[in-house]
Amino acid sequence: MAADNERRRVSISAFPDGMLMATGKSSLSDGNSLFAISNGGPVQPIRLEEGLKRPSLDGRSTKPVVNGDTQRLQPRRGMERKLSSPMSPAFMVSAPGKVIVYGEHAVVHGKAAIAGAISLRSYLLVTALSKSRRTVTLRFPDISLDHTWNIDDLPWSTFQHPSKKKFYYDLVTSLDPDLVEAMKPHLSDISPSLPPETRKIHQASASGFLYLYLSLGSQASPACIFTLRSTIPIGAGLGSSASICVCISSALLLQIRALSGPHPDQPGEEASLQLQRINRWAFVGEMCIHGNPSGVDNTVASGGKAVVFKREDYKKPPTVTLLKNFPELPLLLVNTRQPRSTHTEVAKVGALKKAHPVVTNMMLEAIDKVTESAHTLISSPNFDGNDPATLQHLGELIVINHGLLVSLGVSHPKLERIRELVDHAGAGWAKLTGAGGGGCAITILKSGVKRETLRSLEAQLEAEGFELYQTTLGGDGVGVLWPAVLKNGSDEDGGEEIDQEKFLMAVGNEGVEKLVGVGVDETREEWKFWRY
Ligand SMILES: Nc1ncnc2c1ncn2[C@@H]1O[C@H](COP(=O)(O)OP(=O)(O)O)[C@@H](O)[C@H]1O
Ligand SMILES: C[C@@](O)(CCOP(=O)(O)O)CC(=O)O
Repeated sequence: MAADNERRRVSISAFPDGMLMATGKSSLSDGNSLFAISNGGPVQPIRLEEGLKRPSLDGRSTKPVVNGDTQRLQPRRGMERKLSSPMSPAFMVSAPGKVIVYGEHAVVHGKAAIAGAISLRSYLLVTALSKSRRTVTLRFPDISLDHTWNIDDLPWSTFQHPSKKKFYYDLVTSLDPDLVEAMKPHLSDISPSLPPETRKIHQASASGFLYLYLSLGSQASPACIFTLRSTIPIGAGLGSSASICVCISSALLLQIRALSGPHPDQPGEEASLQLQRINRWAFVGEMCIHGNPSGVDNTVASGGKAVVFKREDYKKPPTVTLLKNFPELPLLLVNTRQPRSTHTEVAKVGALKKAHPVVTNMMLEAIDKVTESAHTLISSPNFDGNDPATLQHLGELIVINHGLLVSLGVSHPKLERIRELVDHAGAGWAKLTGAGGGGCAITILKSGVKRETLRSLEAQLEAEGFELYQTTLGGDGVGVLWPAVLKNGSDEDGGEEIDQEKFLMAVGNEGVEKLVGVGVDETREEWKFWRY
C-alpha cells in the first residue's frame, strides 16, 4: 500500500444518533423486497407480494407491474436483462477500516466485541469497457496485482447451476467447496512469476472478488476494470480486507441494480436493508480472504459508526447494537509495521482452544466480561466520557483485555514494546487491536496527560520505527460517488472526472483522499452514504 511516513495523530469524534442494525428490524426484510430496473444508477425498492416467487434478476429481463403501492417484477422468458449499459459512467465506492476497542478473537467464538469505523478508507473505481471487450480486470496497485480474466472463460455454469445459484438477497454463511474448486484454475495463473507469499496475497484478494463476481453477476456482465486503492495499512488489524470486500460487494450489487440509494432522504430502515445486503456479501468475500471471520469487520465497514457486535450462531445473522453514546476517546493508534495474517492469528486461537478447551474458554469468557463491562458503562444514563474516573475504568478494561490476548498467544514483542513505552510515559492504557501478532495497538490517553509527555512518547515511537495514524472514530460506512465526478468548485457541466489514470497516479494517502474527496481530511458532498 501507499504508506505515508508522515506523522498521523488521532482524534475521536462523537457519534450521530442511530438505531439497531440487527437483521429483521426493517419493515422491508431481504425476504420480501425486490428492485426495479432503471437505466442508470441505483434504483428504488419494490415490495414483493407475499407468496410470489422471486424472479431471477440475473440474466433475464424483468418487467415491473404496478399494483397500488405494491409492484411485482415478472421475468420475460427468453429475454436478456440488460445489466448495465456497457459504457455506463465510471463510479466509485468507498468503505472504512475499523478498530476493535474490546473483544477481538473472542468475537470469533460467539462473544461480544465493541468496534468503530475509522476515517482511513478503501476506494474502488469501476470503469466499464466498450461492448466489444469481454474481459474483467483487477487493478490493485497497493499489492501490485494486475490481472485480467476473459469473462466467457469463467466457470459460470457451475456458479449458475440451479443447485448452486445464490441470489443477491440470499444469506450465505459458508463457502461452497464445489464453487471454491471451480474458481481454482482461474486463481492459479495469477502473478505466476512472483514469490509464493506475494501470490498468496494476490490470490486471496482475487478470490474474494471472483466468488462475489460469479455469484452476483452473469456471463452477460459488462466488461470492466476494477481499480482499488486504500489508505488502510494492509494486514495491520484495521480491517483492510473487510473494507475492500465491502467495496467489492457494493460495487457488484450496484452493477446488477440490487441496491436502492443511497440518497439523502432515504428512510433509515431502508438504508439498513441496503447495508445488510452489502454486508452479507462482504462477509462472503471475507470468508474467501481469511477463512473464519466473525463478521465484525465487514459490519463496521458497511454501516460505519460504533457498535457492539455478537454472532452466536454462524447460520444466523449477528446481533448488532449501535453505540450512540460512544465517547470521544482521546486515542493513539500505532502500527508496529510487523506484518501478520488474520487467518494465522485466528487459527492460533482455534488451535489453543482445541488443545486447552477449558482454560481457553475461560479467557474468551473473561474477554466477554470486559466488553460487557465497557458496554454497561457506556450505556449508563450518567455516562460522561470526559470524566477521569470513567476514562480510568475504560482504560483498565483495555489493559485487562490486552493481558487476556497475550495469554491467547496473539501479541508480539513489538506490541509489548509499545505498551512498555506508553506505560513508562504514564500516558495511558494500551492494547493490541485486531488479530494481533503484529499490526496495530490502540492507547486510550489519560485525561490531563501533558502535551510534552505526549510529544516525547510520539517521538520515541517514531524513532523506534513505529507509525502513528490520525483518524476519527465512528464515521460513515460505505459510500458511493456515482458518477465518479467531483464539481471541484465549478458548476460547469460534467465537473472533474476521477479517471483511472488520475486515481493510479495520486501520490500517497493524501493524494488519494484529495482526488476522491472522502477520507481523513475530506468529506465532499458529492459522496452519498447509506445512513441508518
Ligand atoms: N488495498 C488492498 N488491495 C488489495 N488487497 C488488499 C488490500 N487491503 C487488504 N487486502 C487483502 O486483505 C488481506 C489482509 O487481510 P487481513 O490479514 O485480514 O488483514 P487486515 O487486518 O488488514 O484486515 C491482504 O493479504 C489482501 O489479500
Ligand atoms: C481477530 C478478529 O476478531 C479481528 C481481526 O481483525 P483484523 O483482520 O486484524 O483487522 C477476527 C474476526 O473478528 O474476524
